[in-house]
Amino acid sequence: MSVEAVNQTVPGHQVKPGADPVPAKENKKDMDGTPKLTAKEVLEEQKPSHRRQESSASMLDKGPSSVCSDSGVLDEPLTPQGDSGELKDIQSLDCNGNQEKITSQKSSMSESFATAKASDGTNSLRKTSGSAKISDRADFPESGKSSMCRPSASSNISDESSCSSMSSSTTKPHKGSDSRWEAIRVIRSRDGILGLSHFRLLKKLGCGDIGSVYLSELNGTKSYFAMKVMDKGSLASRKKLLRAQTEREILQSLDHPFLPTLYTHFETDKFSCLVMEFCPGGDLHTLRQRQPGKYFSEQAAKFYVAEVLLALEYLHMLGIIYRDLKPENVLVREDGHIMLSDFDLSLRCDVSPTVVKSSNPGPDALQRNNQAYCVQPACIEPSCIQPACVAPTTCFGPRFFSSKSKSKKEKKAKPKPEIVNQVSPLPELIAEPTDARSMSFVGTHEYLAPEIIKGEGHGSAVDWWTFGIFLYELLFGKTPFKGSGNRATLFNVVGQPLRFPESPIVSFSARDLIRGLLAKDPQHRLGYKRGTTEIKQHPFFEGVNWALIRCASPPDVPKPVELDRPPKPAPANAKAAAPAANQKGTDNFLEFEFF
Ligand SMILES: Nc1ncnc2c1ncn2[C@@H]1O[C@H](COP(=O)(O)OP(=O)(O)OP(=O)(O)O)[C@@H](O)[C@H]1O
Repeated sequence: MSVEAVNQTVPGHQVKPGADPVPAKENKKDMDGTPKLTAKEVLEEQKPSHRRQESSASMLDKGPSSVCSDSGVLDEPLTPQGDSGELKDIQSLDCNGNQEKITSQKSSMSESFATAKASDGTNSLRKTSGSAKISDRADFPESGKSSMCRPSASSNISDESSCSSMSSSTTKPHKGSDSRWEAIRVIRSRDGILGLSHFRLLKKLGCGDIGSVYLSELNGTKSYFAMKVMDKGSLASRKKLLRAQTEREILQSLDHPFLPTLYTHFETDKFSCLVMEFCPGGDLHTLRQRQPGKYFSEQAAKFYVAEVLLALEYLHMLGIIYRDLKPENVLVREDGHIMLSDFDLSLRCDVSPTVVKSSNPGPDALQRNNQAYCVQPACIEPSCIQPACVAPTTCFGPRFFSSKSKSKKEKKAKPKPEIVNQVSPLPELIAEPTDARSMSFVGTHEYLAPEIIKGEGHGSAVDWWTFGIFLYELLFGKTPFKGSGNRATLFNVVGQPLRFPESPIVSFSARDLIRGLLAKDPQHRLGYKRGTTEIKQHPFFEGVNWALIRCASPPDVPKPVELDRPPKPAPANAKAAAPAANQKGTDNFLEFEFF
């Protein structure tokens, strides 16, 4: 299928929602005002993808608008006759092509922010915003192109030099009952190898910076996968081979319920293909947009962030700093549980998980181990979040330390030593890669940690910062430091204090957790020293059964998708109604009508 063929058969290649402004194509709008481009136009312009629906203003200070291509629905499933014959088809459908993630090199950015003081945001802004370097940097011009959908940024500086190599594992002990393994094994034993020709590409699910992802069926098996197809030539010319390799190696090493399963990987002359688990529920960004008020209830947010926390804990144990947490990268599985995706910006480093057991617990240990936190009115006072509590430490002390809630008589009745004896310290697993250091500029503007922006070098604490922004966005429907453009956002991150909107009303424990995570100084950030262990003990997570959360009922279970329905010819007018690949309207699965 050629580009022209795609243009003919996929009508109204819709710009993904939130693509404003689209100066070059403003005149092309659908009835609902959605700008439209043909796939050919998109391919010609080679603009990056985006998924932000709510952005009404450009997230860029300058640079071309961002578009993604088509509806993603393939009229006829692509059934490769052979790898070489398939290449042209995939290439012409690939909306990514030579797209760039917005990128930046570290030096100028850090120089610009070296003059900015986190404690004095307004002044810093004034001081630096006029500098030529800042304006050079703010658009992250690795390619001179920028995307508007909170794309991830990265520098070309390799993190890999100081990092350990990761052994790849081909067995996933926890996925033994998954029939897709067996389907792959059968084909392999029959044909010897597994390649592109064994798959039918049904639908484009989306495109990222280094490749496009297709819903695919392993021919005749009714086993469905998400296949990420990366053009090796394009990766090489854009110096992204290392990133693709990093992602592949990380995926190969994972075996966790909230992380992707990589079933197989193969190469053709032109393409590198990753065959992963397909998540039919879309991403959390899209799901959030569908919530009343565009934010999640606290219960739902708690569920999602708890699962993400477990995924991050596992990654940190493996010495992987994720660095690109955002709702767009959290996919929803068939059963409503989450899958953290997209590892091309991750940093690998050495880690030595350690079990820490204190024989003589001091007050710190008691505080950590005692789950009976004080949530008495005394601690819910607004004064509690004033200066003393702006520090990342939680306002919640164990009940043991709360004298206000007890009468003098009670206090006398329970002398301190007795209480100390009641609290036996549990061993704690500390799996935080605390020594990791990177100077790269990677992430997504609204999610970038201050230390990355300032170019001070960063470690695993950046994941706790992004975790705080993530929780904030799920609860409030927006990120805390978003400015009118990328540059303003970066300055807000560094210099503006954290503020909470008056509505929706969010519990004190949630806000306290966010405050702890969004400490600008990484050393004061919750999770800095003891990682997940520290965060899990926060009262916000009280009642979460960490070990069994994978069995808990998710807040939202996607409607079942009938993937094995044979393709049926779509009437011309019906095709025009097919939603865009990433648009995911109220009923995602209408799209599958068109297979
Ligand atoms: N396993 C999957 N199941 C369903 N959809 C997926 C899956 N993996 C990716 N996608 C979809 O494909 C899109 C592209 O994914 P990909 O990981 O290539 O890029 P991305 O998330 O946009 O990241 P980036 O540009 O930061 O690398 C995603 O936005 C997502 O909607």
